Amino acid sequence: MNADGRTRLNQTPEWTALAKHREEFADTHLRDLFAADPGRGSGYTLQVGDLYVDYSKHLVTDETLRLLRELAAARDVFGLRDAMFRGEKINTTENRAVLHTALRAPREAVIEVDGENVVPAVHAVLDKMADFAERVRSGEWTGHTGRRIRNVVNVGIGGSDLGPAMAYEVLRAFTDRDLTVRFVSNVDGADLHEATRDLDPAETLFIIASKTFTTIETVTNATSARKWLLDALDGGTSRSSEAESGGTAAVAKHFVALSTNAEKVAEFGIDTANMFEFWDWVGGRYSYDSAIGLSLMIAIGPDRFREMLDGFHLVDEHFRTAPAESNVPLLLGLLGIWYGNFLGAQSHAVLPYSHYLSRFTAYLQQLDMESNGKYVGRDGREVDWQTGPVVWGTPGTNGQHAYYQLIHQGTKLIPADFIGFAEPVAELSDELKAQHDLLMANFFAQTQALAFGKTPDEVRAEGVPEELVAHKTFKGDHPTTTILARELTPSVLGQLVALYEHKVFVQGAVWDIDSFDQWGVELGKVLAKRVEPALTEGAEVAGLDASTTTLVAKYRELRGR
Ligand SMILES: O=P(O)(O)OC[C@H]1O[C@](O)(CO)[C@@H](O)[C@@H]1O
Repeated sequence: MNADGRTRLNQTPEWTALAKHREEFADTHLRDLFAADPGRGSGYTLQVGDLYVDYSKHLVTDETLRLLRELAAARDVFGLRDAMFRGEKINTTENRAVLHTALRAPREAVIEVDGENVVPAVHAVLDKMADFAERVRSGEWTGHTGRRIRNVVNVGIGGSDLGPAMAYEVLRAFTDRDLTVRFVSNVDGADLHEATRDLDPAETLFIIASKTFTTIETVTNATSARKWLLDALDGGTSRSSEAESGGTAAVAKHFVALSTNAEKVAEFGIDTANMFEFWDWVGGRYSYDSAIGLSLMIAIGPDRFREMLDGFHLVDEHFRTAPAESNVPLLLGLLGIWYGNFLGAQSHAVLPYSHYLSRFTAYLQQLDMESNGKYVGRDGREVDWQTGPVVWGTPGTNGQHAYYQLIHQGTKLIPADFIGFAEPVAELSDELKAQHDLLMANFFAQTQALAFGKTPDEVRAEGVPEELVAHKTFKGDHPTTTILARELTPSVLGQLVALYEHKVFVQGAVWDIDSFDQWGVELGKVLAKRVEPALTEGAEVAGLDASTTTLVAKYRELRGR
C-alpha cells in the first residue's frame, strides 16, 4: 500500500496481468504478429491533427493494449489529466498548478488557478510579445545608438534555452533570414564568446530568459553580456559597473527579460516594462510556448507563433477528449511502460528524418528525463518499478552511420520513434528537393529492417558464405513508432511537442511520480556554489570528499595557482 492509501502500482491486479501476459508473449516475433493479421499495417494506426501515427511495428497485440489501458484506468490517468486541465495543484511537492495547456488556450477559454481566470493574462503577454516582436522585425525598435536590431541573443538554460533553441532550428525556413538569432546557455565563457564575437553590439538585443532569474549560469552570462555591450557602447565607462548600470538607456534598449521574478529583473537593471511575464504554473521544460518563446516569435513572427500555439492546442484537446482507444499520447505513454516495465528497455530513441529537427531530441531529453527521472513516488516512498527512460537520438541518416549498428544487432532493446515528413521544405532548390525521396526511403527501410530483420535462410539465398551467415543475419523484432506528417510547419511542431508533453504526463501518472518538480538538479547547483571558492581562492571547503579535494588541488596546480 502507498502512504496515501493507494495500492502500490506493482501490486495491482492490472500490473500482475501484464506481467503474466508478457510471459505468454515471450516468443512472439513481430513477423508472427504481421503474419497473423494482414490488416495490421493499416489497423494499428491513429491520426491526430496532421500526425499519422503508425504503431503496427510494436510488440503488442490487441490484448496487450487492452491490458495497458486497464492499467491506465486503474491508476486514474484521465482523472489526473482532468485535474491538470482544471488547474488543480497536481505538482504537489511544489504546491503548484500545472497549466502549460493554458498557454495555448483560445482567448475565450476560462481556466482558473486559485479562483482567477489565467487566460486573459496569457493573451495579454502574447499580445505584448507580438507588439515587441513586430517592432524589432520592422526596425522600429532600435538600439541605443539608433541602429536597427539585427541580432537577437537568447541567454537562458534548461527550459529557458532548449525549447526556443530547438524550435528556432525546426522553423528556420519560416524565419526572417536577415536576423541573426543565437542561444547562449553554457556558463563556459566560450559559449557567449562564440555567440557574440562577430556581432555588432549596437545591433544586438539580449533576451535574458530565466523563470527564477536566479539561475547562476544565466545571471553570470547576462552580466558578462551587459558588460560586453556597455564596454562597446559606453566606451567602458564606469556606467558598466554593477551599481550604475541599472537603468542605463543602453541596457533599456538592448536587454529584455522573460521571467516570473520582477524583483530580480529590476535588480539586474532591466526595466520591468521590458519584462515579459509568465507564471509559476508553467514548468521550465514546458515553457517555450510562453514568454520564453520571445526569441522564436521575433524570428518567425507573431502569426506563425500563433499557428504553433494552435497546433499545441489541437493535441491538448485530443488528449483531453479522445477515448482511450484512440488517444495517441495515452498510447505512446503506455507503449513506453510496456517496454520499460515489462520488457526491460532502459532507453528510448527519437530519430527524426529531418535536418530541421536536429535539436528536437535534446529538447525531449529535458522534457522527459527531468520530468520522469525520479525514484520517489508522489507519496514520498521509493518506487520499486522502473521510471523514465534514457532519451537519446539524432537525425536519422546520420545515426544510421553511427549507432544504428547497436540498435540492429546489439544486445539491448531500444524502442524508437521515427519522425518524417512527406514534403521537403518549400525553399529548397528543385535539386535539393529531389533528395527528399532518398531521405524518406531510408526512413521507411530502417523501420522495416528493424522490425523484420533478415533470416539466416534469406542471407544464404544471397550466396553469403556460411561463416558469415550469422554476422549478416538480423533478428529484427525491434519496435518502432512511425510519425508521418505532410510537412513541417509551425502547427505541426506544436502538435509534436504537445504529443510528447502528454506522453510524459501519462507515464508519470502511471508511475505515481510528480512529473513537474526537479529536485534532482538542486544538489549539483548548491555544491557548485560551495566548491567555487576552493578553485578561485584555495579556500578550505568543509565536507569535500577525498577525491574532489585532490581534483581541486590538481586543477589549481594546472592553473598555476
Ligand atoms: O528558467 P530558470 O529559472 O533560469 O531555470 C532554468 C532551468 O533550470 C532548471 O531548474 C534545472 O535545470 C530547469 O528546470 C529550468 O528549466
